[in-house]
Amino acid sequence: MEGSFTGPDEYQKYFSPKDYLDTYYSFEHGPSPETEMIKFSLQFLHKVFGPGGIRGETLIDVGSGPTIYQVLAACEAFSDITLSDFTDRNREELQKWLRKDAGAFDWTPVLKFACELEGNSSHWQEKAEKLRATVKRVLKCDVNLGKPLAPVELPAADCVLTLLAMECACCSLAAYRAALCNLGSLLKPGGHLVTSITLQISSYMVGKHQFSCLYITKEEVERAILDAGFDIEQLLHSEQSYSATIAPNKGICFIVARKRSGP
Ligand SMILES: C[S@@+](CC[C@H](N)C(=O)[O-])C[C@H]1O[C@@H](n2cnc3c(N)ncnc32)[C@H](O)[C@@H]1O
Repeated sequence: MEGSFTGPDEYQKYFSPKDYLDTYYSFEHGPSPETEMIKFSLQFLHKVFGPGGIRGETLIDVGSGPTIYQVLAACEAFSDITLSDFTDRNREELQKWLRKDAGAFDWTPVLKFACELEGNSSHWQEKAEKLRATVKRVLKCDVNLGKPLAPVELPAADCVLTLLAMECACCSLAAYRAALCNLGSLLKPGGHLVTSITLQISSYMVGKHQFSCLYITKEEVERAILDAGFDIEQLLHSEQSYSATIAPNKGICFIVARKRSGP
């Protein structure tokens, strides 16, 4: 399996930000499993980073792809956010949105939904500006490296966020377990790891290209997080899934974990 797993080269060559966004983040085609999944993720993130939730100064989002939905709640709770992804095109797509380029993806429906959760649905433009001001840098990352942001080294962060990326980046359970330790190295002791992972899926489509996923169960995820030096504070296991024709997962797991201070 490892030999045929789509790795960094395939992501760099074939992962189209536009196809990914149009397939998984567009509200234009009406209600769908994909729009339900976005709403579900935003609700989870609102609970995690909303009133009474996790706060701090620095947050690093790892494997951001071309998306910004994942930091809409967090930008109210952290003052310095780093976005990061392996591919040049995904990082460029993020910069397009940050710069308000004409061709940038339109996140308006997602912004509106995130603001609705905060009880402020008319404030979506202010929210976009707040996020633009809070994202301080967009970096290259590779979760399979001991220092995932190399050559850049940031001070240890209060929170590391990674949604729907580890199962794409890790070709085996051993690689996933090692990558969690790599993410842990970005965090202060006592800092939080917030992650979501699609379960029991071996590949997903972006345009006409198929990308591999690590086929993993909830139990394997839990074990790996504990063994990587975290305590699990929240685990939400849902049957929520994408359209079977594009990403035939069997549910999804959202986890909030805390890096242990000692051994
Ligand atoms: C399914 S997308 C998820 C994007 C976004 N986080 C989201 O929630 O939609 C998977 C992302 O993992 C990134 N990726 C693949 N290999 C990686 C690696 N070794 N290190 C970091 N990111 C990687 C891809 O470039 C892609 O953006």
